[in-house]
Amino acid sequence: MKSIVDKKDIGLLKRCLMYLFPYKLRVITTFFCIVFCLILQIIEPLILGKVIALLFSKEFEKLSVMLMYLFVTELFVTILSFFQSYLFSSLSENIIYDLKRDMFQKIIELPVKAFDQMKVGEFISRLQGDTATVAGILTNQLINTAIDILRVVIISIVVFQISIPLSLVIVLSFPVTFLIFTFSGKKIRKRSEELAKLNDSYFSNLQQSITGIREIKSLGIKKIKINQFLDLAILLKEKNININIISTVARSLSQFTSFLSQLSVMAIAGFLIYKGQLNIEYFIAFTSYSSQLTGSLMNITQISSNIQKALTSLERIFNLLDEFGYKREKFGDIEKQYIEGEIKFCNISFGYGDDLRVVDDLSFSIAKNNTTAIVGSSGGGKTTIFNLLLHFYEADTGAILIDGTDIKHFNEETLRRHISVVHQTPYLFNATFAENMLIANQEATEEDMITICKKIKIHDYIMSLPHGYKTVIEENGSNLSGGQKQRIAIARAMLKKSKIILFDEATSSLDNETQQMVKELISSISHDHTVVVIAHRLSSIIDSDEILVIDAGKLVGQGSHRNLLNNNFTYKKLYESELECRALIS
Ligand SMILES: Nc1ncnc2c1ncn2[C@@H]1O[C@H](COP(=O)(O)OP(=O)(O)OP(=O)(O)O)[C@@H](O)[C@H]1O
Repeated sequence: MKSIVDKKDIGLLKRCLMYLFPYKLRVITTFFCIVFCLILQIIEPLILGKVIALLFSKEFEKLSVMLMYLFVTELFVTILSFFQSYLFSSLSENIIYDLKRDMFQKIIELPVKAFDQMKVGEFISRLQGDTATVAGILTNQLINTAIDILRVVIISIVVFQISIPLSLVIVLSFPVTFLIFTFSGKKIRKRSEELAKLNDSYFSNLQQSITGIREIKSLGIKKIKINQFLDLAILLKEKNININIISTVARSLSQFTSFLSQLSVMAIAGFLIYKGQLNIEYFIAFTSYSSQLTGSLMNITQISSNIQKALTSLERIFNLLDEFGYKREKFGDIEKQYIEGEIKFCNISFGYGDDLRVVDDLSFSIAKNNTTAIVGSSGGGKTTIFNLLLHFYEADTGAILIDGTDIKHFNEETLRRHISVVHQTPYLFNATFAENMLIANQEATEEDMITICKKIKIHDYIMSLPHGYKTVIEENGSNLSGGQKQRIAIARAMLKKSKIILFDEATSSLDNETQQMVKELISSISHDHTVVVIAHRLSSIIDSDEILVIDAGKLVGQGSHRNLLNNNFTYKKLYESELECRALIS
């Protein structure tokens, strides 16, 4: 066994067996079901041998009794086999469910950084394909192997009682089969790893093609995408065929070995019957046992190649369950029902990777109940400031304080409750308008929702739809305009009733009405909220209480619009370039 699985693999298998633990009663029931079935299958050939012997001796009365026994035995075998299959499938489905539950909980808990580095397809492929493989191996393979071992032991005892030379022929074929499957198992492990990686790319490509379908059509790259998909699908097909060929060759070779041993059994049995050392009754029983025995031996040896496949999947599942080695998002235990909303960045430096500093020794304060705008050239680090404030990433140095407390020390719920964010391209769930808006605050009422929707002028539109607030929004709001999506996202943020509200202004220009609405909304809530706006159009934030000018991750200016326009070179340049753009457009 050492050559098939190493220490690490045994660790994986042990961990995997833990998933059977909650179902121990079902496992034990299945086990007894199989053992009982096994005993009957061992008795059956003896009855069959008797039936044939009675046929030849023409003892019809005894024959009918034996036939009755045979019927009852087979009936029980059928019933027990049914329960066995049912228990296997229910065990398998339960384990798949448990694995998916644990994996999804881990995916949700993964730090945002993990999603920057991993493809969506990798998650889907692990969640779908690998769980099914593992569950299949755990139930069908492991339990069946245990049973096969038991069958081999019992039948070996019985067949050695019938004839030692015949039994030796059967048993001698075992090492040959074992070698065949050990060799093929190693090859299959390597191919399975490659197949798993291909599956990741396949799911990822599929997901990107479907979610990016509008881009694909408008860019006129349908053919490129179809070719990419087909290339991957062909690689997948070939890899699967390749694995199946290895399995089939191994299976055929072992079947041939088994045939050779059966042939030898026939030859030796003929000789023994001729010599009067074996009677026909036992010969018939022996043939049946020997096929059961070789079948079981084959299954046992084959487990090695199946385990190799499962090990690949197990490794991928447990890597995910171990969070791919990413450090868990760290939160403290301070809980606050109410916050004032004062924000302070103290000497914050941060880079997404090791090499580039995106934010460099940044320090600023944002007063409570104020509107602060963050402006700067594209790629300067504005969104990163939001990401850090939301604690999606941890700063390399410095501290971010809310009401004087480092955000690291708040518990996750407190931090999420008191900060709401409206993203540049808000994500809407495939659920109703009402569900999308109320999802973040279960305590908000429908009246609250309607009041806010009226305020941000989306109520009339929603009411014009056939199912009103119960109308389902298509995946990521594909049936809504940019402005409508923005309004729903704003309503969702407002309903959360957070003290701090962050707006990442949409870069794509929204319709004038939406822009005006956002502006009015911000000014109406700013007296009792801390509002921070990332502005891509300076015209929308000239009335802000405070403007922070960010350039290449550094704070290069802070003050009111007038003050900055007169004293800050970067801001002045930004403002002038916007005026030039507007002049060009008009
Ligand atoms: N998840 C990420 N992983 C690696 N680098 C990132 C990531 N997000 C942003 N960056 C890089 O960090 C820098 C700052 O990006 P950020 O999105 O904060 O800029 P921004 O000022 O908001 O830009 P824009 O105005 O265009 O939205 C950019 O160089 C960007 O390429």
